[in-house]
Amino acid sequence: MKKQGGPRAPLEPTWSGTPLISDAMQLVPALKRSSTSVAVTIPEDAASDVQAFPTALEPVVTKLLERTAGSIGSQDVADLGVKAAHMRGGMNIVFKDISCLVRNSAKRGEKLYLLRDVSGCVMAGEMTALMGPSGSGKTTLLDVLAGRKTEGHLSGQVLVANRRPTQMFMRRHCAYVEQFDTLIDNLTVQEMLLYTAELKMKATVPLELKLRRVDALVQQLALDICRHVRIGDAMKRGISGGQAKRTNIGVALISAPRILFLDEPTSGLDSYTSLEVMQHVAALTAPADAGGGVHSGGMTICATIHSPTSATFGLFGRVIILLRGQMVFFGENGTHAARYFAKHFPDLPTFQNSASINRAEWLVTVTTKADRDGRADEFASTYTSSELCRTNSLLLLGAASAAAASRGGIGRFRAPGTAEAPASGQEQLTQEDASELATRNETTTSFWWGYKTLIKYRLVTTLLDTRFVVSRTADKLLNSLIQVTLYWGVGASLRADNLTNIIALVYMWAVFPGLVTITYMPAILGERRLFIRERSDGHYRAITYLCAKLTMELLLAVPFSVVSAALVFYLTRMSGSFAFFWVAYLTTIYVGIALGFFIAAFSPSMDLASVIVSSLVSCLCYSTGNLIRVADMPPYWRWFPNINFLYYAWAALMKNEFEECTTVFVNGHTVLEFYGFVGGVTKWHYLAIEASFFIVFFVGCYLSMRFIQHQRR
Ligand SMILES: Nc1ncnc2c1ncn2[C@@H]1O[C@H](COP(=O)(O)OP(=O)(O)OP(=O)(O)O)[C@@H](O)[C@H]1O
Repeated sequence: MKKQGGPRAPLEPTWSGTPLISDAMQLVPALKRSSTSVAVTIPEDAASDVQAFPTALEPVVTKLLERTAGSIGSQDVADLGVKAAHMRGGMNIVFKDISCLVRNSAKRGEKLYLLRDVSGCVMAGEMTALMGPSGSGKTTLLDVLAGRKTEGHLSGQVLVANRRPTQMFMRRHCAYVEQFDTLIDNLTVQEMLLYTAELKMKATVPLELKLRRVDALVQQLALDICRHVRIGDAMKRGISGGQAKRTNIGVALISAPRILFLDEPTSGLDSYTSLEVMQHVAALTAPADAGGGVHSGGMTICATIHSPTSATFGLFGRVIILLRGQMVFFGENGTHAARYFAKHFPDLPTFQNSASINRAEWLVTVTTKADRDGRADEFASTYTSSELCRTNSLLLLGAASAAAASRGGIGRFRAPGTAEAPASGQEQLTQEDASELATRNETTTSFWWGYKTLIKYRLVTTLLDTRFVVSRTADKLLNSLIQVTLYWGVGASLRADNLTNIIALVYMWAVFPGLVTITYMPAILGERRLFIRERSDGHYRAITYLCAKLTMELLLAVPFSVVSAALVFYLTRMSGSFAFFWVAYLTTIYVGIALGFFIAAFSPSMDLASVIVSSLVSCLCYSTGNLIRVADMPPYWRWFPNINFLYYAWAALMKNEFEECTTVFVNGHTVLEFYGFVGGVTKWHYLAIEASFFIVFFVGCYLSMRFIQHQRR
């Protein structure tokens, strides 16, 4: 894009006929429109901001730049960028005959339908409520629509803008606010939002724009009071539950998704805050402007909700009611539902608008009672044979063909033969919509950007976390202290009767990093829910996360391993090279970290991971070749040291210690001969083989994180 400068220049009125330009005009308040001319200024310093525009706006700005000899101020560019986030249209979701069959965990050998032949739609520019008694299948349906259902056999169709979206589209362009918060406890609210903005918005969007987006969300979600407070966790209190819920919603909204799914967004919030939050969410369904013709419809929102207040319930455009996984009502909010139930079930108490019960509560009460009375099937079959269901099936046809939302169509759409026919010439998918729906890219940003962001936001806060630092360093320092005090100066004498003491010290130095492998597992297991959520939200790839986590551990290991190695090497008066003594120790720590991560990544729980790691490590320690020489092992064990990284660590350190030692040890052998370390294999060879285990465990860990589905939902 060319830089342009100079004085303001009028534009001819003809420009306003160009949709792109008119779009920009509606977005940038600073652009002055008049019936005859427009004055736009573009200072030279704004050109870089212009380049960073979201793709959708690039043509607008290019056109503006081409057509104006003036300038747009940096502030205006920022405004345009922030508002652009709201500009993307929502997309209709149509789901047909959705069934979900799972193994019944309550009865062995039986199967259970969590959803049965559920059909409906969620319209763009509208907020749809998923209601029903607890256990009726609301979350299951939400998961199916969001492409996050991992268990059971699914049948039926879910179309977004009349296409089958890729899983990557659902990750990148849809957001899901889960019932339970998954935030990073040692970040502040502002850092959490900014971190998400960095991962979800394009890397080319300047930090200033991202900050403005965070600011806007902080204001809208009333998070100003806690923006610099750490999120905290159950053990270290931070923000309140309601603030955490709002932060979670902010995280979902930061990148202005096309579709927003919310699972019980108001649980844990007081009625005032619930309404405030839901009003903000509902505002996202509004069209970006009131004019017609431009693709800028509101967001598509679907939320499960239990017992909303009257005001909160009034924000929903449509309501879906489920009973035992079957649809018993799908229609517009308002008086429709009450009329429907009164017409088909005259025995039900009629709804009386009163202070004691609102419409939402009444709906929940009658359907829950029907469920308890075993009338779920009756309600479902009544709905299936009702006029409403027939009308709805026409609505689905129309909603499917109305590919992406247009502001004109949203909320106004009616099925043919009902109140209002769909507009002729349904909106075609734009190129941007089509390519988004077909995207195969898991994330918006590159590996390097994701890696850099993870390090930037999580390294410093992690290093400032005393609990983390103590858990990573105390064991190493304590081990060094024990070795120093127990083996003080032992290496000074290479007499035959002292050699076993030195060998024991070398052995413990070699295997200790293996013994503490378990301490690294919580870094993966403790964050599993966060990792699954962030990966499902398209924040980063598994490899990015793994590399960032390893980097943090590896960086922390360096200074403490130097201190530990120096204390032990010099105070116990070891022989050989100090540099090698330290490097071999650090390498073993690194391999141990990778092993800990690997076991954690494939284990379903911490309990199982602990059992695996402790059994494996004891096996490794026994077969290192010191407690029993390799030559003395039974043949069926003798192969094991070959795949034991601790054997190579010990071998390398033994070579370092005894290479120069010619003292006769047992049966006329030198120490190295006695343990079988002869021939042309140098200490560096042993070290290189040991280091290669890092790659094996790294790859195993990556594959586990990438492919093992631990979350069952
Ligand atoms: N494998 C399974 N075996 C037996 N029952 C199951 C299985 N998986 C899920 N369920 C049941 O399916 C039902 C649907 O669960 P879901 O979480 O979708 O309900 P919900 O309407 O969202 O409930 P809530 O409002 O309490 O969150 C629940 O009753 C749940 O216990």
